[in-house]
Amino acid sequence: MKLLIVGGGRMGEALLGGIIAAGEDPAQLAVAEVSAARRADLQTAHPGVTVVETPVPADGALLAVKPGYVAETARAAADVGCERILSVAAGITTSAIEAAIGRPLPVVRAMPNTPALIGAGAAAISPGAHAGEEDLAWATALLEAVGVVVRVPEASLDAVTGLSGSGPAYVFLVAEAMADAGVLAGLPRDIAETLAFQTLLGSARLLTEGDAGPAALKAAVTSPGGTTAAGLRELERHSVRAAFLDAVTAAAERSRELGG
Ligand SMILES: NC(=O)C1=CN([C@@H]2O[C@H](COP(=O)(O)OP(=O)(O)OC[C@H]3O[C@@H](n4cnc5c(N)ncnc54)[C@H](O)[C@@H]3O)[C@@H](O)[C@H]2O)C=CC1
Ligand SMILES: O=C(O)[C@@H]1CCC=N1
Repeated sequence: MKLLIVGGGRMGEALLGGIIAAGEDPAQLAVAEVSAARRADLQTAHPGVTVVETPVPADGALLAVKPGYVAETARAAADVGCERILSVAAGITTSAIEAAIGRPLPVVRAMPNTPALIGAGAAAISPGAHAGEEDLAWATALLEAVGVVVRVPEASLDAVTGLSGSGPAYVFLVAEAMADAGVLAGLPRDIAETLAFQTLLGSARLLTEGDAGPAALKAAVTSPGGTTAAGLRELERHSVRAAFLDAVTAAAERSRELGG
């Protein structure tokens, strides 16, 4: 078995689905999940994957359980012979995981996000004390199968969590709000949703595929004395920019708290 995913919840399944979609053989993948109902769902959704209640040996284990269960599941994965650990839990440090395992096993900590499900994830990784270049390359390859991966010092992972780990939820809130605004302006809901969601997708592609940054792209939409300037004035008047600064700061702070 190449990879054991411990915790088949929202993030564990997003990574599982993304890794299979990227071409990994399901027979090389196992998921350990304590909930019988979740196990049944996972088995139906991902035929060929070994779905079990408790960890089985694998080259590496990816921990996708809630932060409070990371120590016990790291120990359990190490005890059955998993040779490396990749944790995606918010806040839990590599040193806490190493202490739980109690012997020098390579540990890598990552913060991915749910767009991994469609190969459009954004993840950052940091090595623990016993993780070398090979272990980072292993974690990078796993996460690159489902999106982009950057390396950061471990102290930056709380900021990453606040920005890109939690970030999809901020964007979904914006998507909901834009569609609602279209309905308020008189559009049928299905048309408002199509236009709002495609506007987000197209804008994200301009940001990631072109050379212009957000300020230049914004300026190109904003005609002098026109409609966009009137709309942007309202967003600034409602402190949307400050709200994002506060949201990312609060989420990063919460990540720090989760780490104790
Ligand atoms: N949901 C997200 O967007 C992201 C989540 N994360 C991290 O991923 C982790 C999981 O989060 P979610 O998937 O949202 O939570 P979740 O609650 O959807 O999934 C956790 C799963 O782990 C299972 N579980 C609990 N104890 C277990 C054990 N001992 N052995 C096997 N399975 C066990 C639960 O039954 C559940 O299905 C968290 O640590 C979170 O910080 C990281 C990045 C993004
Ligand atoms: O909300 C959370 O705690 C997790 C971590 C990043 C995204 N979801």
